[in-house]
Amino acid sequence: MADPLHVVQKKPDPAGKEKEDKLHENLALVKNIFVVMSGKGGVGKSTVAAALATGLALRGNHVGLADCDFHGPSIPMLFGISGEDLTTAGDKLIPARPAENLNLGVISIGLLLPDDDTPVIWRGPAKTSAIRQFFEDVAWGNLDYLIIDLPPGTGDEPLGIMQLLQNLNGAIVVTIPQDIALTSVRKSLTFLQKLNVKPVGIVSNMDGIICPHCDEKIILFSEGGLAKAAQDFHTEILARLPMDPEFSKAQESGKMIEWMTQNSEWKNNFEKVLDIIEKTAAGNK
Ligand SMILES: Nc1ncnc2c1ncn2[C@@H]1O[C@H](COP(=O)(O)OP(=O)(O)OP(=O)(O)O)[C@@H](O)[C@H]1O
Repeated sequence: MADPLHVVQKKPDPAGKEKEDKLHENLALVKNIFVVMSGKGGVGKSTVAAALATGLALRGNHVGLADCDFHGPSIPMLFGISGEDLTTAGDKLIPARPAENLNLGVISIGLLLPDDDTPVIWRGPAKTSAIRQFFEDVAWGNLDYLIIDLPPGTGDEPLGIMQLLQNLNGAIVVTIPQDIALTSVRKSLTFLQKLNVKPVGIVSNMDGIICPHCDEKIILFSEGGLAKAAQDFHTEILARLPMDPEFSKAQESGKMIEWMTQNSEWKNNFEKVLDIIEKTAAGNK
């Protein structure tokens, strides 16, 4: 049977070498690159990518966050930023800074659209070229971490982005703990295996909800196979993060940074993801 990822094995096009060099030159001072992916949409991938970038920056790292999710660029809303926060230096775009005292720079397709109602209707090649510009024409500079919020799924778009980037340190797979989402988790892990990218682990988001009256955890979805999927692919469940209506409110009002500085079960459980990312980065040195 034909390998659906056969494109991965294609020989490099010598004519494209110059372009590749320009891209890798621009990312030369980026020490670690991690991608955040999900098999299904709406499970909290952008939430986890934004929390990861913020948490690492709050730990004193220089961090870049590239929101490559064309169809749901929600990152600007989480930080309360808009296109007006972008500046340029020469022919390079400077990432938006959601907080002056934090070394965090953000680029999103949502910052480049004229308004929130405008959908991205570009076809594949236009999207690929826009994504290339995210890495080639943005002044990322000296970064400890570049976090990439991939489009959902395992199709052409995430594949194209991962092929552009060399030396990825690893990927985090975000899911909800529901058997219906399990197939897509296994697909994501197979996708990473084929691309030779290390699965740092699985983050189970919306994993129960804490009752505001009695503090009991209410299980929302039936889950059986997530632990087995982690075991089969030699990875682990990094964190189980509850659904929290307060978090949802914080995101809608652009308060991601404030959220990550306060105590909550979500944020406290997320610390382990930050620990493992820092450990993986240190191990890659
Ligand atoms: N743990 C949580 N508690 C409460 N709300 C959450 C939680 N995680 C995510 N959300 C909310 O769920 C919605 C979807 O989250 P998010 O945009 O991060 O998902 P996504 O997987 O990136 O979606 P897409 O496929 O559209 O890119 C958002 O409105 C977000 O605020």
